[in-house]
Amino acid sequence: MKIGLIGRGAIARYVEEKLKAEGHPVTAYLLRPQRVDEMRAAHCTQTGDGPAFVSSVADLPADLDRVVDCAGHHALHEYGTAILRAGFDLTTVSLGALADPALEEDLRHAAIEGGAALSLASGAIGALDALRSARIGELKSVRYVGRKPPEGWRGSPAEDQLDLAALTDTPATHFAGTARGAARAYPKNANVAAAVALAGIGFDRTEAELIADPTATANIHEIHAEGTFGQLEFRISGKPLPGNPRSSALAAMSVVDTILQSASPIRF
Ligand SMILES: NC(=O)C1=CN([C@@H]2O[C@H](COP(=O)(O)OP(=O)(O)OC[C@H]3O[C@@H](n4cnc5c(N)ncnc54)[C@H](OP(=O)(O)O)[C@@H]3O)[C@@H](O)[C@H]2O)C=CC1
Ligand SMILES: O=C([O-])CC(=O)C(=O)O
Repeated sequence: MKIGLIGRGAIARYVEEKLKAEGHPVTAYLLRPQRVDEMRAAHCTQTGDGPAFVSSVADLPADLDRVVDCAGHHALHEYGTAILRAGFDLTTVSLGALADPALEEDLRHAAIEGGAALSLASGAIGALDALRSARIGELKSVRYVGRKPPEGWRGSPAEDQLDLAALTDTPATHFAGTARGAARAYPKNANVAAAVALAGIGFDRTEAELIADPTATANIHEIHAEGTFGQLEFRISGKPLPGNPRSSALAAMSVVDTILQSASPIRF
């Protein structure tokens, strides 16, 4: 496979390394213009046979098998529709961006127009397969609870409500509402709420609660669901990714798995 990556942050670097080990080196990077020159200077060989570093979808090499977004909501907004319309399959971990109904609609149309597909990595949570199956019957309620150490909420609206540094022993809820509200207000922290919503009963019926917990030593995600299938309780205690305490390692692993599954003759 020839893979194009958007962004080169903590998740992207993990994905790049694992794909290389699996024999699928990243052959193109879509980056902000100011990053392109830095990367070309650092990585391009004299013979010019290194990866392509570009800042527009039009400049991506035509022979890519898949483009992978590990750069967040803004990047999916900026490049997603053009990538799909150009006929590239796209994998994203920025699921919360789909809480914007206009973007979801645009991506759907672009994929149809380009004969391409947008695949959603499961990210830092699990049990989405069970939720997807359960909604075929009737899902009555789905509740998501996200709990991270205070450091994991830096740069989010939690900082407007709480003095994160002063939290020492008592957990504090800084968001309670719908998954749509969480995903839109916390673009770097509540993609998991979006994943639960997309797999289950949608952004407006899925309840979400976000908690800064000084007693937590990991990123903890819970799902509580009920339906005609029965009852589901899921809890994961995920280690953060080196390089970004906000993002769980499993999120990066799920991106690699989604890419490898897309090329596998026997698939989940
Ligand atoms: N589904 C899930 O469970 C999870 C999803 N996520 C999502 O993944 C995103 C990335 O996470 P992570 O790697 O940890 O974050 P980082 O902050 O480490 O990296 C983000 C990268 O994206 C790049 N970037 C941002 N906007 C653009 C743009 N418009 N064009 C090109 N590059 C861009 C940044 O580049 P620059 O340095 O130039 O700013 C940076 O390289 C998060 O923002 C979040 O939305 C994260 C964790 C879990
Ligand atoms: O990585 C995590 O634990 C969850 C996260 O940031 C997100 O949902 O955006």
